[in-house]
Amino acid sequence: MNISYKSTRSDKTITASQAILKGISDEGGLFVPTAFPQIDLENLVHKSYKEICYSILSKYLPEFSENHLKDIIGKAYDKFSVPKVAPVVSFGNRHILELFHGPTLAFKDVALSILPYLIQVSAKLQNVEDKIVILTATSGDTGKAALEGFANVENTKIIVFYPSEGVSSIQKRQMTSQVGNNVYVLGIEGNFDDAQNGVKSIFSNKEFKEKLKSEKIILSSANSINIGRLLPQVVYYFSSYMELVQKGAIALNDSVNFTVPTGNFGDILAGYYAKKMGLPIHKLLCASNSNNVLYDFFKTGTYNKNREFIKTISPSMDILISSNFERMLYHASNNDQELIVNLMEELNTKGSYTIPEEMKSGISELFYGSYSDEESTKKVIGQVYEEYNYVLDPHTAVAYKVCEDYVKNTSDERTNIILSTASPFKFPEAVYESIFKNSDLEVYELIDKLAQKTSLTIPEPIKKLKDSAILHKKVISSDEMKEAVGEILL
Ligand SMILES: Cc1ncc(COP(=O)(O)O)c(C=O)c1O
Ligand SMILES: N[C@@H](CCOP(=O)(O)O)C(=O)O
Repeated sequence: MNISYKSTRSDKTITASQAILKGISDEGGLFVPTAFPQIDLENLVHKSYKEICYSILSKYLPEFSENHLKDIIGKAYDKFSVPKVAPVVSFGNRHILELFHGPTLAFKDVALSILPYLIQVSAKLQNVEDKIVILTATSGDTGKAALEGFANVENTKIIVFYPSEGVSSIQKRQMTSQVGNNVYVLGIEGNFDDAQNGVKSIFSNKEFKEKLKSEKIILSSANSINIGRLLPQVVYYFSSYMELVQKGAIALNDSVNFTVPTGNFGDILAGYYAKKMGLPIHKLLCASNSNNVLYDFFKTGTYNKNREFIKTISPSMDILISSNFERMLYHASNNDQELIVNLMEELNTKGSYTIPEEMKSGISELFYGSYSDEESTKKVIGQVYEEYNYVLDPHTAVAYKVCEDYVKNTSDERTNIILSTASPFKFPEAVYESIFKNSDLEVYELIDKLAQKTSLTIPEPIKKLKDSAILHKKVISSDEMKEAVGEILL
């Protein structure tokens, strides 16, 4: 099966390398694979993370040679602090898939350690010699992971936009202290949705892109709107399942549930792709924080972003426009691109849309949506520490709470795997307060105290932050994003 890619909003098919380089289609749609390769589960049971990664990516990236791909995968995952890359930690009857052992301590590293190589090889395959500029919107984690991945990568520049008052103090420090001769980090006065809208509108500005092209510059994306960002995330659904098979916690072909702390809907969409490739997933539990637009959608079939944007202790999930939802709707509607164009137009103009009833019932068979408010999230962090001596970050705690509620409220006794998407050390204030109550210590003293009291080791990237110089101080209005890109590039 030779997989190609098409936009959710048009007919034209393109290759994997073209889709990865473009990031987003000209008419604003997102690229999706035209088919889902089937995976022989038995073949994966005893494979390492890197081997599983190769088995999956090679099917989606037919133009990449075996040597290229194996080399890229090797280099990407050698940067992780644990050989398993994404280990599963089990306590009680819960299984936590730890995705935060990469260089910037969030699950984004799994894909962003590999994306720069995918983009470079794609450029070679397409004979592109232009400078590649990566535009990134972030609510805290993608930005740093992308900066780390693209810093000093030849023939690229990376520009990151983050909500200047909408990320944790550690996330901000991670980004604003980034070193590299090709990196630009700009705070914006606004929230993540403003940053993401700004980036998308730059991508769809034909005139601006032509001007850049005349200067031999092309734009691409490090967000999960880029299919090259999404595909490596499919791998850990398979690897975690196989780890549980190896440990004897489940038998091969048993069905399981995954709970995914969700914002832009990229991570959970990767789970949907894993299901389509044959991984026996019964339910994907979509866990939101108080920005519970997706919970409301799963309940009613109406997606409505017209509501207050709430700043929470899980800031990376403070998102009201979940970009990847478009991909899920496309697949769930049997590839009905006209419907998608109409729904996205309604989202743009009215801020809401409603899907047809039969589509809603299809989606509800696989997805279960729920949310955790601030109080419940803090309580769960405290309880899990007390009961299991395990420290959850606030995003993972949202998922944990949703999974607990699901188990309580249904008769489903299947094994549950909870995706743990960030290290608690990225959110020390919220985590410390949830477990040990208030402290007026400054953040690095708080980190020391959190480590002492929980006997956790402070991760190296956090230790280094304290003495890092702040190199990027500029904050702009979200209306000035295109001008800022122009100033940097032209
Ligand atoms: C720590 C963390 N958890 C969860 C999410 C939500 O993931 P997604 O945007 O793929 O839904 C994010 C941001 O993407 C994140 O940074
Ligand atoms: N939570 C993300 C938001 C962007 O999501 P992405 O997966 O589309 O890059 C972040 O931390 O920036």
